[in-house]
Amino acid sequence: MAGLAGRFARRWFSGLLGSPLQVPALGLHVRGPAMLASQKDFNNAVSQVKLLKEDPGNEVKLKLYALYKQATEGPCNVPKPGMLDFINKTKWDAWNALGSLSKEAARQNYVDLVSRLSASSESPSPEAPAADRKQPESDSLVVTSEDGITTIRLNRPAKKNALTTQMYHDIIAALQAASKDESAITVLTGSGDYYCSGNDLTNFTHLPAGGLEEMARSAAALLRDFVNCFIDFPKPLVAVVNGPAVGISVTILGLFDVVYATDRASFHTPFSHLGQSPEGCSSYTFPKIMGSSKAAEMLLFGKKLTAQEACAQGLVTEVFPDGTFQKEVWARLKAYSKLPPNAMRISKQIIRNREKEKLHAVNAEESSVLRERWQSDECMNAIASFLSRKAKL
Ligand SMILES: CCCC/C=C/CC(=O)SCCNC(=O)CCNC(=O)[C@H](O)C(C)(C)COP(=O)(O)OP(=O)(O)OC[C@H]1O[C@@H](n2cnc3c(N)ncnc32)[C@H](O)[C@@H]1OP(=O)(O)O
Repeated sequence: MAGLAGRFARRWFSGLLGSPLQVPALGLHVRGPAMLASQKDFNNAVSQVKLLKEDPGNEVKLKLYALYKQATEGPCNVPKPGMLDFINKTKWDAWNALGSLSKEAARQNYVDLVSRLSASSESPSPEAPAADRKQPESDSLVVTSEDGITTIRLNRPAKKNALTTQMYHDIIAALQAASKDESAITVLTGSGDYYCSGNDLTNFTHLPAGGLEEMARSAAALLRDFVNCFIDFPKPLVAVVNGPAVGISVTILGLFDVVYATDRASFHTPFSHLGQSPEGCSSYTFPKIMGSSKAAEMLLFGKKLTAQEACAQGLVTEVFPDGTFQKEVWARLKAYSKLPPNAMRISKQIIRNREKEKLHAVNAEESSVLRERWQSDECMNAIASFLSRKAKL
């Protein structure tokens, strides 16, 4: 019986990776924001699927199938197969579950998923122990593993832990490694008096040969990859907010499982002041967490929250007195890290998985909007003001 079921499943899922995913060019009409994946990106991803070195598993193949159908045909509008037609019914269910997701967002999600699969099938070891971990390229990020906890520490205290382009890349690499190492919990924290002052505004001054447009394009692609890693992170992810937090370091908190803050912390998203717009999926997570009007006060008007206010609004899990913050938080995390890791992973999956497609679509849209914002006069003027020391938050 097991053999029969195995053969059945193999045939079933090889069908999923069969004809529909191998159609090379579909001549689709491309609409929507310039940032979303192009038809060419999509076609490349379709070809890339065939080159994957590892079988991604049935669940992922089903997701690829559903996204492919949504991207090429739009929302499911074919009759539901009969109860006994197991194969087609499961495929139909997966496609139908994508609801009214636009063709463009589905295409983007497909491209993102294939890119993550390709990256993970190229990574050398599925269980890289801490000692073998590739260390970050610069000292601005320190990654350690101890007592079942992998800690990613922003380490640029003289610049209030502002995030350089290299740091985004290093954090992506650190999260990818942490998702496969032996630790049970992963923590993001900062060195010095700040947690993080957000994007390093001097990132915008390193103009590549393609000028402002190219800078905005590559920053938007980096932002999307960076936020995707938080959306997909499979283990409990904890922010230990050791001081004030600004910009993207605040917005991604909605993608963490637990946020502990010192009572010295504050939470500031001054996007309008900077001629920018929300990222980190905050346009979706913040209204969900705190209600739309509180979210609007933060994201539109840049209202800065104290740690207590952020806790009252659900963005922060618990606030600790600064004097005992480190001791209390780490004692608690060490105790949590002894809990069965698989149970924690699975519970996180149940809590988060049904939101993932939505979060990826939100991330793609926010990145696309920011790509335009970064080329606007409002944004350029705000950055010039900061750099000429005329403006500070
Ligand atoms: C590719 C993905 C892109 C994702 C986009 C994300 C959007 C955001 O994150 S928006 C938020 C951007 N952040 C800011 O606007 C903060 C700017 N910084 C400040 O307003 C102030 O520095 C501060 C309020 C954070 C701290 O003020 P304080 O008086 O205590 O300290 P300073 O003397 O100003 O700072 C010390 C040192 O650090 C430099 N610095 C701090 N933050 C940043 C930053 N975000 N970018 C670049 N540099 C920063 C500051 O210039 C000082 O440097 P010097 O000592 O060399 O003068």
